[in-house]
Amino acid sequence: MKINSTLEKQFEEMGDDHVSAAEDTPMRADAFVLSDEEKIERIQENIREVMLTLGLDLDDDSLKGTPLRVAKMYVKEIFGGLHPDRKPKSSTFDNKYKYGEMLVEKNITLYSTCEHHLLPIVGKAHIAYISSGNVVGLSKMNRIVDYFAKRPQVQERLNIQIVRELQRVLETDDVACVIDAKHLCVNSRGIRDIDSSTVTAEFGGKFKEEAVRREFLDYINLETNF
Ligand SMILES: Nc1nc2c(ncn2[C@@H]2O[C@H](COP(=O)(O)OP(=O)(O)OP(=O)(O)O)[C@@H](O)[C@H]2O)c(=O)[nH]1
Ligand SMILES: [Zn+2]
Repeated sequence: MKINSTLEKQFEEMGDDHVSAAEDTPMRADAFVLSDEEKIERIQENIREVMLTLGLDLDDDSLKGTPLRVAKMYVKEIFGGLHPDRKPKSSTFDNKYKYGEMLVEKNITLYSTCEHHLLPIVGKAHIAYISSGNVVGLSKMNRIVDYFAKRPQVQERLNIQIVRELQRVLETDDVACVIDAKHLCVNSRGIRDIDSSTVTAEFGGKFKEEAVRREFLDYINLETNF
């Protein structure tokens, strides 16, 4: 395909900068050839096809705008984090005050989408890090969670992507994240278990040590969050 070969060539030229890691979201080589507007146009047609196949009357006042609404929502909102241009710029500051303890930001609201069913994942992320000299603005942690959540996801990968990005920004391995989330594909269809939620965790650097991990888990006191 023409667009494929063009992008593959670009990647070749980028050389080692484009090395994919196990936790990367699986993407096609031509992922960013179409503009957002072109993607919206194409997805709109596809959603229209789905609705027509289901037998819906797209001349109905309430339904006629749905293909465009869904297409815009996919590209600009719930899957907006697929585009690397939207990755938040995470400014760091010097740890001038020499704060040497763990910093925990808990109960970060997380909305994502399950990549198996395209149904919502709703929950909380809890993040901790120990500064190696850099401090990140608190809201940047919420923004990093939100960016990676705005992709089709499995919770395990989302959890790892958040930790890797913070490790990169903070220049330390000492970062941890726990996610507690409900998957609507489990809660509202299939097995329809409304009460179950899923906990995942990624502990980097010092958080692999029992006492450090324990301190973090005590701060977030998981039981109270749902
Ligand atoms: N490990 C993991 N599994 C997930 C996640 N989100 C959804 N799943 C599971 O992915 C699986 C997909 O399995 P399939 O058997 O192909 O799907 P299905 O026939 O719709 O399965 P049921 O949900 O059991 O009806 C399901 O068991 C989901 O619960 C996630 O974040 N992590
Ligand atoms: Zn699912």
